[in-house]
Amino acid sequence: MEPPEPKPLALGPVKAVTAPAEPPAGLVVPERPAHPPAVPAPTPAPVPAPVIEPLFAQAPGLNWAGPGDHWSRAWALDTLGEVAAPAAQTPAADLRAAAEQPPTARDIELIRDSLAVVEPLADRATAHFYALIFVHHPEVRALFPAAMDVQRDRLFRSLLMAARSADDPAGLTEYLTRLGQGHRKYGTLTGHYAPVGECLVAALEKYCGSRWDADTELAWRRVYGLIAKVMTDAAEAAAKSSPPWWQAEVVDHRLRTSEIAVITLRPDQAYPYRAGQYATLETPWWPRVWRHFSFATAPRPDGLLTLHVKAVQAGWVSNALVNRAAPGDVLRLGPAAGTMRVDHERGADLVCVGGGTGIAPIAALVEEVAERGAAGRSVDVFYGARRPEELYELDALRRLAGRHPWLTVHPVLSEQQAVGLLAGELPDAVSRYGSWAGRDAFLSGPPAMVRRAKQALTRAGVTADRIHHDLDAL
Ligand SMILES: NC(=O)C1=CN([C@@H]2O[C@H](COP(=O)(O)OP(=O)(O)OC[C@H]3O[C@@H](n4cnc5c(N)ncnc54)[C@H](O)[C@@H]3O)[C@@H](O)[C@H]2O)C=CC1
Repeated sequence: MEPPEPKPLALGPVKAVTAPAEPPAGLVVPERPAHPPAVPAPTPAPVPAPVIEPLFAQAPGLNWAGPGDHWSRAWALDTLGEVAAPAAQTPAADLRAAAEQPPTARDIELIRDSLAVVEPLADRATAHFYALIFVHHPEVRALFPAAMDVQRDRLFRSLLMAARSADDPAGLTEYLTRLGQGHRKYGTLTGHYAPVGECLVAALEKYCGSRWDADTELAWRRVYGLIAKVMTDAAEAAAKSSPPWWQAEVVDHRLRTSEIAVITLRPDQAYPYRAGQYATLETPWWPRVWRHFSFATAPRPDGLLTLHVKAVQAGWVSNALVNRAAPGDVLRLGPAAGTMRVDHERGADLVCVGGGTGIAPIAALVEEVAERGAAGRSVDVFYGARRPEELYELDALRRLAGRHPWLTVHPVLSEQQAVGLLAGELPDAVSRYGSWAGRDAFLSGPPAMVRRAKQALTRAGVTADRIHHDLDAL
C-alpha cells in the first residue's frame, strides 16, 4: 500500500516589510551608535583554594574493631576471641609452666639452629603451618587474603627477624611492638595467639625432623610466648589511643607516566606520621591484601596524604591503584611505620638515594629538612630511573633545590642517556663521588638497589649505624 500524501505545511500570512515611519516633527532622535556600548566585564570573584574537609571530624567509634563490630560481623568473625586450641594440642601443665619463663641464651641458640634447618624448607613449613591453622580454626581464615603467597613469605621473614634480634631485646621489642600494633588492622585479637602458637610448634616439629627435641620445643614455646606477649601488650596499649586502621578517601589521582600515579588521600581522622615513614594499605578490590607505600610529603597542615604508586607486573594492589582508583574510592590504611627519620638535633649532612618510586620517602625527608631549616647541613639526593620520563619528581626536586642552596639533586638514568643527567645505576653513581664519610644516608627503592647502595656507601666511608632503610621491615 502506498503511504498517504503528506499534507502541505500550514503557514501564517506573510507580513510586508515596510520602511520605518518618519519621527514626528520636533522630536530629537539620538544617533544610533555604530557599536553596542561596551559592557564592563564583571570583576571575577576570587576563586578560593579548594579546602578539603575531613570526612568525619569525630568518628573514633567507626574504626573500633572487636567482637561484634560491623567489620567482624561482615567477615563472619563473631567467634573470634573465644577460640581455644583443641584439647589434643593443649600442652601439659608442667610444659606450660616451664614455657612461661623468659628464654635463656641456650634457648636462643636452639631457636637459631632449628631455623637454620627449616629455612631451606621454609615454603613447605609455612604452608603446613597455615594448613594446621585453617583446619583447626577455620574461623581465622577470613583474616587472611584469598591468595596466601606473600603472606607465607612474610610470616617466615618475621620469625627470622625475631630470631636474629633475640639477643638485642630493645631492638626486638621495638620490632614486635610495631608488628603488634600493625596486626590490629587485620582484626587479630589476643585470643588468636595461643592456638597460632600451637600450630607453629607443630609445623616446626614436622620440618625440623630429627633436630627437634624437648629442649628445642621448650625454647620455641618460650620465645613464642615472649613474642605474643610483646605483640598483644602493644596492641592493647595502642587500642587506647588510636584506631586499628584509618579509612582514606581518594581525593586526587594523577598519572605521571602510563604506569605511575600520584594519589592524594583524605583520612577520616588525623593520621599521625613522620616524613620518611610508610603505611600498609588495602584497596576495596583486593580484601585482606595489604601493601606498603611511603608518604611522599612531610605531614601537611590540611592532613592530606600523598603516595606514589607504580603498577608493577602482576601487582594486584599497585595495578588497581594506578588504573582503577579514582576520586571517591575509599581505602584502608594501617598505622605509620618505618625507621627512616632525619635526626634534626645532630644536623649531619645527608646523602639520599631514591630509585624509581622509592623517591617518595626521600622527597618527604627533604621537604621536612626544608621546613625545619637545614641549619648548615648539606643534602645530596641521587634520584635514579631507567628513562627520563620516569624521573617524574625531578622538576619538583629541582624547584626545591633552586630555593635552597643546601640541596643538590643528581638525576641518574640507567637505560638511556640524556644531556645533564648522569648515566648508570644509582649505586655506581653514588660511588663515583668518592667519600661520603660523616654523612647520614637514606636509601629507598628496588631491594637490589638498596643493598648495592648500602655496600657502595659503606665503601665510601659511611658507618653502618648511619645508613637508614626499611628493607628488612618490608
Ligand atoms: N612507592 C613507594 O612509596 C616506595 C617504593 N619503593 C620501592 O621502590 C621500587 C621502585 O621500583 P621502580 O620505580 O620500578 O624502579 P626501577 O626498577 O625502575 O629502578 C630505578 C633505579 O634503581 C636502580 N636499580 C634498579 N635495579 C637495580 C639493581 N639491581 N642494582 C642497582 N641499581 C638498581 C637503577 O638506577 C634504576 O634506574 C619498588 O621496589 C618499590 O617497592 C620503596 C619505597 C617507597
